[in-house]
Amino acid sequence: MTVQLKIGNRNISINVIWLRDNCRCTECYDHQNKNKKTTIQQFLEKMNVKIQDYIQDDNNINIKWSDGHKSTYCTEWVIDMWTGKKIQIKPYSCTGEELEKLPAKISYNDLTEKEGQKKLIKSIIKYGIGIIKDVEPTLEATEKLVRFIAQPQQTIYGTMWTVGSNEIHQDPAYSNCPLIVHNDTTYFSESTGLQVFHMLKRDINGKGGLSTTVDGFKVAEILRQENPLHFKNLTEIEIETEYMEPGQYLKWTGPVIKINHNTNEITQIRFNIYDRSPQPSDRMNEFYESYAHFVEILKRKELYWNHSLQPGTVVIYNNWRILHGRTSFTGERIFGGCYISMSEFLSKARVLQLIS
Ligand SMILES: C[N+](C)(C)CCCC[C@H](N)C(=O)O
Ligand SMILES: O=C(O)CCC(=O)C(=O)O
Repeated sequence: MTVQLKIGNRNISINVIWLRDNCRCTECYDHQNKNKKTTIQQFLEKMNVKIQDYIQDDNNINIKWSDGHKSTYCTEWVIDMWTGKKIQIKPYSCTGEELEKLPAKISYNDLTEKEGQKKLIKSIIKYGIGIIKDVEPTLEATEKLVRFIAQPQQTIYGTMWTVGSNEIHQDPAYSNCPLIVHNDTTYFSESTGLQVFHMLKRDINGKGGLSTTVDGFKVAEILRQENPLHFKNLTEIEIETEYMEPGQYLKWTGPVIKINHNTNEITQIRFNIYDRSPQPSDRMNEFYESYAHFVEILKRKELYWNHSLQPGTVVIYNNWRILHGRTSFTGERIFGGCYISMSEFLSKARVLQLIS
């Protein structure tokens, strides 16, 4: 059942139950706490409700329902909600060269102001990376900076962490071996959202230790173009990832490429070649064939931005998108940083009215 609303010279059909479900009168909606008010019974009764009388004037729609309830809606609000009109920043998928050139590079001082925060957050949403320069090379200064965006996320690795000093976890990240580009914490029920890296100490005679980065959205798009079936398989086949160390056993299952099934947009990449568990899926052949294609794309040099993390420059990656790794290295190499949860990061972006 739909009702036709007129707005300018457009006619829009709106689902009647949805309209009643979103009545904003004080009986149906708590304006202070911003949540719907209902009982199970009231909700179920709404499923059968019909429109008895309906008047649309310049700004409002007034409805009398078959159960006697009356609603008044602001027409523009109804249209915006029903058509899903949103403020958004569309991700732009980057080659290696673009990853180097396009992300915002702002100074620590800029970040203390709203405009600077907006510039950084926009860049992270659009390109998956944001860079802050002129930062004191300490963990404390790094934490202060992070708090302009959101609070650091506490995980099994700590809240603010350092890698390369005496803090040890049973993971190759804490060694000096090379790491294939990957996303972190794929074994969490919500993978950590942002990853903050700041090189604190580097032996000037040390060799290697370059940071390698690839835009996972770009890899997925190339895959979609080259073989839509491989892409589809990686959005459907659930694979298990895990992390174990004394006192910890984390596991989660999900596809390598997550898409929004309403819009087909890519929302998250969960690629970590190391942390896959042996748990087989019932579509193992299709999985390997498609995953190998994804891995083969990762051999392409034009997708890489290789850089060396420097004291004074903080790099922030969207861990749901950017794959990061490193080359092997010698000499002391201590970097600090933290994670930020995606929920909190996006909340900040909404508060700053960058997205809705
Ligand atoms: C060192 N640091 C805390 C940044 C990350 C450690 C996580 C390593 C793990 N293999 C993963 O990819 O999730
Ligand atoms: O050593 C590096 O540069 C990166 C290590 C890494 O991949 C990680 O900590 O997740």
